[in-house]
Amino acid sequence: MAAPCTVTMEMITEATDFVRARYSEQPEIGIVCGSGLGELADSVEEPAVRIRYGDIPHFAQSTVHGHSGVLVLGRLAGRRVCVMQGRLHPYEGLTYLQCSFPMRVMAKLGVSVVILTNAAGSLRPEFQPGDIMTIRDHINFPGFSGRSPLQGLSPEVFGDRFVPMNNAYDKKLRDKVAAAAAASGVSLRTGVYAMLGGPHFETPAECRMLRSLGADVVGMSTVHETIVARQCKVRVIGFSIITNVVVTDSDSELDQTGVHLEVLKASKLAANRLQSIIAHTIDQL
Ligand SMILES: O=P(O)(O)O[C@@H]1C[C@H](O)[C@@H](CO)O1
Ligand SMILES: Nc1nc2[nH]cnc2c(=O)[nH]1
Repeated sequence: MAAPCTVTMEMITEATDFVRARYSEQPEIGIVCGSGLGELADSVEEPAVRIRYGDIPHFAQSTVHGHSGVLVLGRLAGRRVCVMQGRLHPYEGLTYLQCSFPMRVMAKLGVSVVILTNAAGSLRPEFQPGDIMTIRDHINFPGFSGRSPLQGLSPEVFGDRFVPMNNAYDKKLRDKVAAAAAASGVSLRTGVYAMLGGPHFETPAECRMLRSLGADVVGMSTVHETIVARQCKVRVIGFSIITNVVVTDSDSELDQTGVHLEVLKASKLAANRLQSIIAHTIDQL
């Protein structure tokens, strides 16, 4: 099927109705599982409904190892949640509109807070694999070249065209996350996430540049979801799992061919701690 070149409210309604027909309760909180973090969805309590993205009208199916592509609805820490077990990335050949379509459906289902998680490379030597970071802010590199998940959408139908991006990662929610981490005894970093298009990793020169521009970690996702969530007035919490430390030496001959497998392994190691922070956070929302 050819990629749709736009998103309409009818498409969102069709997808939302499809999900509602299988899960009649209204989810309050959305969760997007990043690379290797899909098991967060396995802790959704009964009665959990699982729907393959490919079965939902207008959803693209995820194609990345470590992203199963299943929407899971049920309860987590006593609250009704809608969990994306795996996300959609622009580098899969999908448009920004397709990648952020599930976020619009979550908003229409009634989600008011979304927890976005991702795997990211560390640009700071002190941020080590296995560390968990709350996203304080982001740098949207694809946005600098004129790409936005809001492009071409009519403001009459979708709401604000000029969506503010200050406080995109809600400060009050970040404070709750910090308290939740303290309550669960998990240490937490905080920092700035830079999104690049991928799927190739960064050169050492690019990593040095990103660091000098104020980014703490680098990844290939999340930002388009945040932008759409904010247009839909959904509040955002962002977590990066540090899965690798980037190479900054242009003379390094380190073999990085297996990095994605390293990424999946490191994410899985942090999944239980992240789950504990998320459960404590949800409890306070
Ligand atoms: O979906 P996320 O951002 O967690 O996935 C990251 C970026 C690439 O998809 C992949 C690289 O290993 O992990
Ligand atoms: N772009 C990018 N994405 C990642 N995801 C996990 N690690 C990395 C990384 O080093 N760079």
